[in-house]
Amino acid sequence: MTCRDVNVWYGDKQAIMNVNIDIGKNQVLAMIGPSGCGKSTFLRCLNRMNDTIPVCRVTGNIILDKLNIYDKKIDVVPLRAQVGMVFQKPNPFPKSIYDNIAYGPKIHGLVNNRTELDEVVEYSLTKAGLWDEVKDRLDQPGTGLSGGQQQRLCIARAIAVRPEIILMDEPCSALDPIATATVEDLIDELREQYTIVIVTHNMQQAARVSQRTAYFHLGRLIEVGVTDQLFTNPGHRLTEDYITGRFG
Ligand SMILES: Nc1ncnc2c1ncn2[C@@H]1O[C@H](COP(=O)(O)OP(=O)(O)OP(=O)(O)O)[C@@H](O)[C@H]1O
Repeated sequence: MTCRDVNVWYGDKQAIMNVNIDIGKNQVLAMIGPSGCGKSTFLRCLNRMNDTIPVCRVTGNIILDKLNIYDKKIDVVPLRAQVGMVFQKPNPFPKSIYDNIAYGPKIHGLVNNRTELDEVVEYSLTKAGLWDEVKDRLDQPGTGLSGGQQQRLCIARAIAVRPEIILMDEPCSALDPIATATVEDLIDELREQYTIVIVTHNMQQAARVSQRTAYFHLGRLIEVGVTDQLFTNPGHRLTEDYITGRFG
């Protein structure tokens, strides 16, 4: 995915200024920066989630598979399957565990019969590291799972519609340390097959899960680079101040 000259406004207030970034396949890109710097706003540009906010206006080009996702011809429904999203707070549908996963493949027409649907459900839950924990209670409500299990259910739900990219907006902030570690391990495994962009407040988490890190400050992308390098030898004073705790 290639982002060029991306600007975002909420009404007349500009929240993202001229961001250019390339997001490589099969890697985890972490986006860090002080509160209000625009991380979530930028993340939401990547699958046009900002379209749902009436005052929000996005300009620039975001190219995925040679197409600008902001082109008038683009249908956002399949786009949001191709570029899936996992939110801060786990948000399973008020449906069974099975139906949480089955819903997407059904509405996107990805399966032809019940056997195929069963296969997608098992595949997605297995990929999300949840199958063994839920296989005997697929008919029970998704909302009855623990917070960490619910978040993995939401990741499985994203996987079920065959995404290329999975966006995660502080996916562990509502989880305890053990559930967080499970989700972090999962992110590392998912990278083999998917591209992941994660917004996190937690610099240790960025260092643990990502190969590249982007530092945002007041709506600008200050620098993006190899995670180890950015944390040990940042290229910009603003990044250094933030990661050493002098700012933010
Ligand atoms: N729906 C909205 N309407 C108006 N302004 C908004 C809206 N969402 C975000 N903003 C503003 O855009 C700027 C960037 O916010 P954003 O939530 O993207 O930052 P962030 O880096 O993700 O912050 P945090 O780490 O606190 O979640 C902030 O000034 C915020 O107040």
